Amino acid sequence: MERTILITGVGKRIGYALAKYYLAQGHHVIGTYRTHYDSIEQLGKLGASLHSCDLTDPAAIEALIAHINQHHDRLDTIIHNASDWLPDNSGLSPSETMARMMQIHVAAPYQINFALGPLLVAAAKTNEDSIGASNIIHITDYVAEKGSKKHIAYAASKAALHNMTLSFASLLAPHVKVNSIAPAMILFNEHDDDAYKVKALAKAILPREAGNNEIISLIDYLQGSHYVTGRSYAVDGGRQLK
Ligand SMILES: NC(=O)C1=CN([C@@H]2O[C@H](COP(=O)(O)OP(=O)(O)OC[C@H]3O[C@@H](n4cnc5c(N)ncnc54)[C@H](OP(=O)(O)O)[C@@H]3O)[C@@H](O)[C@H]2O)C=CC1
Ligand SMILES: Nc1nc2c(c(=O)[nH]1)N=C([C@H](O)[C@@H](O)CO)CN2
Repeated sequence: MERTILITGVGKRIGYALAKYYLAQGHHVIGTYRTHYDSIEQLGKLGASLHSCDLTDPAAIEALIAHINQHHDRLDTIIHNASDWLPDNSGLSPSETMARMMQIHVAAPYQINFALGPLLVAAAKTNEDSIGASNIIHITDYVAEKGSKKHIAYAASKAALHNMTLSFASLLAPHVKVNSIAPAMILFNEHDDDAYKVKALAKAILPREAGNNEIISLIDYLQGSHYVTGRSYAVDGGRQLK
């Protein structure tokens, strides 16, 4: 059955991989982006509905919501993927750093979940005998549980995002399942040097760069499940056992 899936931050890396995967599966993807890369052109050619939306701008989020409400009568899944891994020493003031992290990782998903919740419920009601409940998936981070010396605001905002998983799961049950995925070390960044890579890999008991498919497979599982809500799924190579 064709699903309509909203994914934030589809311009690169995990968000781009998710968008391409779901388009290839025949689903309808609504994607948001901040920077217009060639990847956005490619996703458009593959049939995605694409919206420029800087998640630090509540008015841009309102416009996105209004457009989706106007043009879609159902929504099966929201994947909150967009994120800014801002270190505490970026040069922004502490209050700007925290405000930015809380806006992108907490306020934006909060605004979107409330506004598009009715579309998720509407989709679930038409599905009751087939794929069942709709889904909200919050992509958090391993550091939501562990903390991070260099990304304190980022880690706190991802912890708050997981807390919203609990609240929205209660609020929207039984029509919408709400879960977190808490990854670590899925993809290195281009600028990561060998020393960084060795140190990062050594944090896990499965010391490897996991890759996009780990996230895609878990999202497939969560969408297909009839009985999982309000939980966090770690995809972290067993870091807690180190
Ligand atoms: N990669 C990893 O190993 C890990 C990833 N994660 C989480 O997984 C998810 C995907 O990770 P990854 O693909 O690496 O993330 P990236 O940082 O590479 O990409 C995130 C996306 O979010 C977008 N974005 C950033 N800021 C904003 C903003 N203000 N408004 C709108 N969009 C914005 C980016 O757009 P733009 O190109 O314009 O910056 C980009 O498309 C994230 O939630 C991340 O925190 C967690 C742990 C490990
Ligand atoms: N939005 C992002 N969040 C995170 C990223 C990233 O590139 N963008 N990267 C990481 C690291 O890969 C980390 O898991 C290992 O160094 C964490 N979060």
